[in-house]
Amino acid sequence: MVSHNPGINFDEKLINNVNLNLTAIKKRASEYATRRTVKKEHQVAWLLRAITCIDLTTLSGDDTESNVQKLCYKASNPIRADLLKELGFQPKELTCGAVCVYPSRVSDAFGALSSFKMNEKIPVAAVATGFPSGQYHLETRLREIKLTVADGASEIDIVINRTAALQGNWKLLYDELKQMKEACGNAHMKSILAVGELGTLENVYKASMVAMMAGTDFIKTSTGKEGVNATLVNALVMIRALRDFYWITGYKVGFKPAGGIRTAKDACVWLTMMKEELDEEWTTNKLFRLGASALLGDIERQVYHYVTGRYAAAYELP
Ligand SMILES: O=C[C@H](O)COP(=O)(O)O
Repeated sequence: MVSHNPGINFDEKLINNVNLNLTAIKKRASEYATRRTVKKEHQVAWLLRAITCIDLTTLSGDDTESNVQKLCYKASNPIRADLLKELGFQPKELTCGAVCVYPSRVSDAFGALSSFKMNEKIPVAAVATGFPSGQYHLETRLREIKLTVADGASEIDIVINRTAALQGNWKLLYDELKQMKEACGNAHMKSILAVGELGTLENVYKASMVAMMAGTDFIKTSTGKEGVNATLVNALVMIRALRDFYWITGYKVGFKPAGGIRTAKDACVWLTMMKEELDEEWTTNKLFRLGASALLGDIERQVYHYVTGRYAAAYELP
């Protein structure tokens, strides 16, 4: 991951007078959604890139040490070994960007990755600060970050205070995020905006900008638990904020769409959007992650098809 965004002082001017052309944003989003995807080797190249950007996630109430171990194994070996060999990769050369779990499963994830000797290559990301609602005392939320970092997480996906955003209390949001960033220490902070609960696209822009001012290293669309999660329209607004923040400060902050991303085609659409709206660096896992629990299976199926010329039966890609 890139070096930390040090953030800047709260500057209300950066969130006053936000002008968003909704018609143009919707048109652009629908162009990305309906565009013909790349094919054959170009598609496989994008899909392998997408794998390296996946934060392979499990966020369930019934998560156990054993399913977290399986998740970590899959993140270390995302594609069947024979397929990988056909594509010219060594075993373990291609891995997911991170694994993402609840705080109480971080030590299981760190332990599993260590036992596979992958703990230096694959970071453990943890959701924190009262995920998914964030409706907890600030003291509790900050303590949770510290405990999670102590257990071995090097990326912390915090949830923002949606109440503050909806009430237009942007300075409160900034102050909380500053404290969260400090609590993260050397861990990178990803700020989940929960765009489906922010009410307006203007709020999506403002929340993105405030999080970046406070020093977040990534802005992330959603927890995956809201009614509306990673949509292209919301993403275009967040990307505009990323671009504006870069022009103003010179800092590149990462982007993580999450929630409902399930297909190889989705992954190609997201990567294309990053390349065209930002630049090539924003298609690498330093600045781009796909938060997904069920995307990798479809990508592996498409890679299988490319290598063998046929689709796998269910038992061939368990
Ligand atoms: O942060 C990641 C999301 O919770 C994953 O959502 P998903 O299960 O819809 O892929």
